[in-house]
Order: sequence, then structure tokens, then C-alpha cells
Amino acid sequence: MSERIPGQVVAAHGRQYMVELAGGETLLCFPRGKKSDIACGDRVEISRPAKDQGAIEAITPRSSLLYRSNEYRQKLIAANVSQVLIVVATEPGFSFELVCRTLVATQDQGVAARIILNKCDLADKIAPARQALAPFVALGVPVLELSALHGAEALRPLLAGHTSLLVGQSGMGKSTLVNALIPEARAATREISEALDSGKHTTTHARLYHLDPAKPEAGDLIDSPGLQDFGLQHLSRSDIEHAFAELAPHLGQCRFRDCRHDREPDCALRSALEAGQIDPRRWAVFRTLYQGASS
Ligand SMILES: Nc1nc2c(ncn2[C@@H]2O[C@H](COP(=O)(O)OP(=O)(O)OP(=O)(O)O)[C@@H](O)[C@H]2O)c(=O)[nH]1
Ligand SMILES: [Zn+2]
Repeated sequence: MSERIPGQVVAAHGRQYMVELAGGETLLCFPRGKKSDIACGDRVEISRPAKDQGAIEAITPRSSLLYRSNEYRQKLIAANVSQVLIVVATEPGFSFELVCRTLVATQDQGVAARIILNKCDLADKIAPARQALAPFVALGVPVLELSALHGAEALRPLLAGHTSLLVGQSGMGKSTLVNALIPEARAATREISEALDSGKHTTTHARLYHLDPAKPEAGDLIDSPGLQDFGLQHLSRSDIEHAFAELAPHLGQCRFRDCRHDREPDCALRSALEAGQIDPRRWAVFRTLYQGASS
């Protein structure tokens, strides 16, 4: 048996992975066997049958796994993340539901979340954006306002000591933000794309960057492709109830143990909604997710 070498997946694209080894060398790797449930951020053990190619033999247990799913399949986003940064912008408008769904996924994985409100140079658009974000602020989700076009230094201290995942809809300015934080990102991405795609121009992969290669404590940043939806088919009704923090004081208080929080009498959740203790926009997303959950 050949020697097992530890490494970390720094780029994932289909069944191809770039794995960083101790010392910073990166190696193109393929998973052993048919399965490829490996994500950017995964710590792995590889074997090296050839100098310029590796085989992923094992995945080290993860501290967290962010993924999306529908009825048919699941899509891994990133592993071993300690905080998720949800990028929204003053313009164009962002999806309230997508932010809620991302927060559900982070809450489920016990990962911290922050919202970054980008494009705050567009001064007249800030007030409506703040209003749209108010329900998240009320929940205690920190919001950082910045303008990636003019720099992202305010964010840097919040990244120290973390592996942070950047997620957001297309057009919110995620790439601008990555380039502001990591000026060499564009070149690194091009290099990786060439290795992974052999010339094809797809940018569908997640990518891990070291904020300061000389200082591991500066943190790592994983950039992921723009999100259009965030399917959470893998979560049960109970998972969803527990992922909406504002419901916590009311869970278990309904008259019926198997209350579906719909039209049942003496539903504690509906009472809290009617008493104004639960934001109606959050409630609407909760209902959508709860009704779609399998059990
Ligand atoms: N006014 C303003 N525009 C910005 C800012 N940041 C990004 N933009 C612009 O917003 C547009 C989208 O930015 P990108 O960085 O490409 O957005 P993205 O989220 O990476 O989008 P995709 O690449 O489609 O996933 C570009 O025209 C940027 O120049 C900002 O802070 N202020
Ligand atoms: Zn109920």
C-alpha cells in the first residue's frame, strides 16, 4: 500500500479536486471509487500514484458541512466552515427567503452567520436595505455595511481565526469582495480553472483562499458560486422548527403534541405570531419550509 498523505481540498469542481499538501504544494486529485461526496474545505488523506496526480482515499470527519438538496440530489457547498458570510447588496434587491434558508442551514450545522450589506456607497439605497434586514438584526445576526468597490478592510478582523464561507446571489458583489480581500485571487482562480477544466471556462467551483499564507491565524475564505436557490430537503420538520431561533420559546407549548402549527386550536407558535412576537416574513418562510419537509 502506498503512503497516505494529509491535505485539504482547496478547490472542488465535479469529480476533480485540488488538494493542498503540507508546505503549500497543490495537487490535482480524483476520488477513489465512484462516489464523490467531497467538498471544498474537506481534510483528506491522499495517495500519490503519480507525481502530478493524487487519489483521495479518505475524508477526515468534518466539523460542519453546508449543502443544498432537493428530492433528487444533494450539492455540497463547503466543509469545516466556522462562519458563513451572507452577502447581500443595497442594489439589486436580494431574496429575503434565500437569506432565511441560508440561516437555517447555518443554524442546523451550528455555524455562526453574519450578513454583509455591500454597495453602501449607493447612499439612497441604504435605508430600504436596512429595513429589509431588520428581522435578521432582531434575531441577533450581525450586519456589516461596506462597499467592496472601495475596500473591505472592515471585514478582515472578523475573518481572523475562522474558515469563512461567502455565499450570496449573483450580482451582490461577492467577486468584488474576494478581490478586495485577496488581490491575487483572480490569478489563483485562473490557474486553478486551467488545471481543473483544461481550458473550458466554467466558474462553478468553490475555492478556498488563505487570507495571509504566512499567517494561518488570519483565517481562510471559501468563495462559492452564486446561489439561486437553497433547497433544504434533507431537513426534517423538527430540524426546521429548531433552526428558527425565534420559535424556541414557544416550541412544545402547543395544545397538541403533534401540532402542525397550521389551523390547530391553541397553537403557541400562531399565538406568538398574532401577538407580534414573530416577524410575519420569517413566519411565511418557516411555513414554506415546514410544509415541504419530509417528516
Ligand atoms: N456601487 C457598487 N457596485 C459594486 C460594489 N461591489 C460590486 N459592485 C458591482 O456589482 C456588480 C456585480 O459584482 P460582482 O462582484 O461581479 O458580483 P458577484 O456577486 O460576484 O456576481 P457573480 O459573479 O454573478 O456571482 C459589478 O458591476 C460590480 O462592479 C460596491 O461596493 N458598490
Ligand atoms: Zn402549533
